[in-house]
Amino acid sequence: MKIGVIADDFTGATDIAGFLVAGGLTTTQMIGVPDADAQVDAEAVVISLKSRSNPAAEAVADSLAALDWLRARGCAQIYQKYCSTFDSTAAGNIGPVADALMAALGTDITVICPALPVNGRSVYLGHLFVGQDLLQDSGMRDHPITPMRDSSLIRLMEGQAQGRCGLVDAATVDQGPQAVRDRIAALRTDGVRYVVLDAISDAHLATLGQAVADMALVTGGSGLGYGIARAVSGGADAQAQDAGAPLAGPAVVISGSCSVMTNRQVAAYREQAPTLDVDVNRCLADADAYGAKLAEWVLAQPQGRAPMITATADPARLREIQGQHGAAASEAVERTFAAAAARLAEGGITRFIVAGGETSGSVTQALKVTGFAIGPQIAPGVPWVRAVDKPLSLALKSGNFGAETFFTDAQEVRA
Ligand SMILES: Nc1ncnc2c1ncn2[C@@H]1O[C@H](COP(=O)(O)OP(=O)(O)O)[C@@H](O)[C@H]1O
Ligand SMILES: O=C(O)[C@@H](O)C(=O)COP(=O)(O)O
Repeated sequence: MKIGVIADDFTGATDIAGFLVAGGLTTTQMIGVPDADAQVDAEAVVISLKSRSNPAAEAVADSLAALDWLRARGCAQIYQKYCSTFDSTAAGNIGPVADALMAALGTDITVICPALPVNGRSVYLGHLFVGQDLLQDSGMRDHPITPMRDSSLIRLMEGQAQGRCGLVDAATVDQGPQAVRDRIAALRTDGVRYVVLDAISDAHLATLGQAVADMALVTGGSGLGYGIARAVSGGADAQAQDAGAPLAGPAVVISGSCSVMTNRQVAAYREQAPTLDVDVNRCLADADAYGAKLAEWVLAQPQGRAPMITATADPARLREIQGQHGAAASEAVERTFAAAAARLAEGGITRFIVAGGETSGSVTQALKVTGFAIGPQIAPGVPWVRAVDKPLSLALKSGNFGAETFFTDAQEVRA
């Protein structure tokens, strides 16, 4: 196996899996750490964890278990996948996980590269931008679980991890892969452990992919994954994606993301399809019973556009809810969607279109899927995926990905 990815959430995992396929590597996505005897025949394996917002010790333990599984299969490179907006808790999970993976792999240097220019995430002089805004001025300021209020990757990393962080700037990346390798080597000699990589274009990602393809451990978003896949596959054409193509059959939209883009997507879609707004108080009162009620409503809707159940809230509404109930509200919403999803699968829904990383994790776990074949991309970073062991197709949309028409776009991709 050429690349083993340890992804800290489910949308992030499908995101990088889609880009590895597009970069020419056969790829399988696994849900959680597979059993010791699980057989996978692919050049890249992506293990989906739900560790982004867990206490750091749990995130470390889950990531090390994933590492053991991948190393037992002779994986040449380990890829720690986190969000292109560097989502992490105040105490930080990205740093502690990177440190634990470095120790286990016996390496003293890694790279930090969340950039994904095709979706507006660029890194310049070590600062992360979302579109034209610094991360700290973007909608990520108001994320329900991991609000991001600093844009300096160097400061964020040094705050979370065990050593010094350096930079390969865009001017160096422009000089090509060898210049990048030389700069990383010089920083290492100076005792730097983590090297932020500037990238503001796909050309930068291609250079960086070539430069770091031989490192034991790399960390980043899906953009660097694409660059590495292109480098190690020799730029082969993307594999056929038939195994992951969406099934036919009834669909549902489940939206639990409160991102700026998801708010727009939900507003657009509610004009076109039956929509039910989730009542957070009822989630808190009895998530299982309320989830079953939501599923009943979905199953009672006429054929046509997929019905939508949504908890998506704008920042003002979210502040109000969190002021009243704290973090319990988000967990209750996730449990409600999980209960609804299990009931919907029993009721014959075959296609689940889910918005939100944590939300996608809860829904996928409730559907008890063990792995996915990767299908065609609906939008950059959001492929359809098909369960390997059940007749279910899922589109797991990262909070801020996709066009305003994403929910209809997904339904228009044909099997
Ligand atoms: N109305 C709401 N009130 C409180 N929490 C909510 C509400 N709607 C969604 N959430 C929670 O917000 C979190 C959104 O995170 P996530 O699903 O990862 O979305 P994103 O991909 O945008 O980060 C989830 O835990 C979800 O349950
Ligand atoms: O890198 C990204 O932006 C995504 O792959 C990702 O991790 C998204 O997380 P959510 O926005 O929480 O869905």
